[in-house]
Amino acid sequence: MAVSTASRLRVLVDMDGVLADFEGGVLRHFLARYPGEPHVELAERRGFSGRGQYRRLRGAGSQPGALWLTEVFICTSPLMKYEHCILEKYSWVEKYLGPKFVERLILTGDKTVVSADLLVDDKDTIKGAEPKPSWEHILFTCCHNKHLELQTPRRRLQSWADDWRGIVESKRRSNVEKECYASLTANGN
Ligand SMILES: O=c1ccn([C@@H]2O[C@H](COP(=O)(O)O)[C@@H](O)[C@H]2O)c(=O)[nH]1
Ligand SMILES: [Mg+2]
Repeated sequence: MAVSTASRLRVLVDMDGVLADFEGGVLRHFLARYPGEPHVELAERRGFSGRGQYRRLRGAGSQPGALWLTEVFICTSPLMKYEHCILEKYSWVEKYLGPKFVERLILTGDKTVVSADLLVDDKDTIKGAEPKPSWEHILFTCCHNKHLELQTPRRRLQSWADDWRGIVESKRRSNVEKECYASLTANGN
């Protein structure tokens, strides 16, 4: 069966805060290392940078899914201090998602230059060299962004129990509609 290219969808899935419990891990690590120190409960987290919120505090005192015709890549930004982080990210993906997903791991400091239809990411604002990224950013709800009100037409995915299939299918429909419209106008209709 011939399938139009507009039906094929590429989805980028972020890692920290989306597939991996980054915030829970940071808090557990902090409590183990600094017992009794003031800390930020997950319910109190605001803003992407946990480090920034901890700094202010001190100053004051799995399971991506895949649908037919959907390519899924994991797209993650390494820490600038990258010595351990890169190996740890690869090992995490191999351990929890398997070797096939290791081939689908994209490490980049700039997600705007990666081409895809959707990017599922917990970071509320994603900026980079490309002012108009090809993907639609779906904000994955996380403790630090759940209080943000999104401007229309921005969309959220509350968790992996939420309707991610609906988001993927609506994107596919919209791509197919755009392709039909483009071919009609190209044919002078
Ligand atoms: O408070 C924070 C939160 C995250 N980071 C680092 O940012 C990147 C984000 O990775 P994604 O996979 O794109 O979510 C990652 O390297 C985190 O360790 C941070 O430094 N401080
Ligand atoms: Mg993230």
